[in-house]
Amino acid sequence: MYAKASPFDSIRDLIAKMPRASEESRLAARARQAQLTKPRGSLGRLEDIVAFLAAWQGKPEPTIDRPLVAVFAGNHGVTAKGVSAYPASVTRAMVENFAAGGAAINQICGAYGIGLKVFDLALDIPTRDITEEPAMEPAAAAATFAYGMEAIAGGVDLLCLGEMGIGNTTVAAAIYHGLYGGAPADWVGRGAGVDDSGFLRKIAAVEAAVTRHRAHLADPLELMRRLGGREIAAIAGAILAARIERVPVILDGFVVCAAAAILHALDPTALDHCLAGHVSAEGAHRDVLRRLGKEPLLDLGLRLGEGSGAALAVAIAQAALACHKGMATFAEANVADKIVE
Ligand SMILES: Cc1cc2ncn([C@H]3O[C@H](COP(=O)(O)O)[C@@H](O)[C@H]3O)c2cc1C
Ligand SMILES: O=C(O)c1cccnc1
Repeated sequence: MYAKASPFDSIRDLIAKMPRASEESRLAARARQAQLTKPRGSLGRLEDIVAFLAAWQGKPEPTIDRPLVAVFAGNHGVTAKGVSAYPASVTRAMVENFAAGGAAINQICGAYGIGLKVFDLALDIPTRDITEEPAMEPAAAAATFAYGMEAIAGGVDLLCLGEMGIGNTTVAAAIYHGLYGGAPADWVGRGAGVDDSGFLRKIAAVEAAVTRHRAHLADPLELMRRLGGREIAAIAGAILAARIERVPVILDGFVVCAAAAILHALDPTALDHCLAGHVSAEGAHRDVLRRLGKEPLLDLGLRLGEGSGAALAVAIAQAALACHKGMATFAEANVADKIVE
């Protein structure tokens, strides 16, 4: 099918070789849960989270010693179509704000002891306007994907993905429309708060982009390089790198899930090592999560991005793990276990 060598071949090779979860570690975590001083299953999804972490880290006693939020920032040519309430210059300004510690994500990471790394992706050179041209050349898209794989360099045991890029809710909507069909308006929300006329321009841009590239959207990686942005490609790379190194991932909102959706379209098992941190208030996110087979941990009305919803979910995972590690067993506490007839 892909007779000619393509810059995406190595990505496809990695996907074909993705490791699976350790069922042994999952079962060991479940066995301990059954002995802890609580009614069976009473910690609900907290128990599922620990079993998930155990399975993917491949250890019955998983850790969250080095959680990280990786924020990828990119600029988008489609902003020329008036699709955002804010100018593209805000992307760089926010990257500087992240460095100075002034953004929402800095405070959430600080509150929970999560590391934060920001990767800016050639902000002075926006990707091309997707309504007119492919966003990126194939080789550049593959290189950006590979760069995203650096997110886990240096040791991370729980990876949260975030993004910053004025215009990127338009790009994400185009990706969803390209992948899932429907009407352009089904995928478009207000993003950072665009007004009514901007909202109509956004729908028109999503429609124009998918119409222009329609003949080339069957391959998800080709779709990514035509309709995507650099932060989308890099986030997809980071998710795949985490899979290869067996690092569990927490996805963020509408934009991060567009990168996840590319991998999911390539292989429906590619997100098995990912949790959905939250459901964003950006309208279509709930439908996207359903398509990805993910139940969000939080529903807080967030519509920010930056990895904020993913980072908030780390607190839940930390508490889940504290219960798993710190609780006494029935035997230790001399509490009578369930009576089995
Ligand atoms: C000050 C500010 C901080 C942000 N932090 C995240 N976003 C979010 O809003 C942008 C997407 O919305 P749109 O597609 O409507 O431009 C992205 O940068 C996203 O991360 C922000 C947006 C702004 C304005
Ligand atoms: O959910 C998101 O990712 C989101 C929503 C609005 C603006 N930027 C990002």
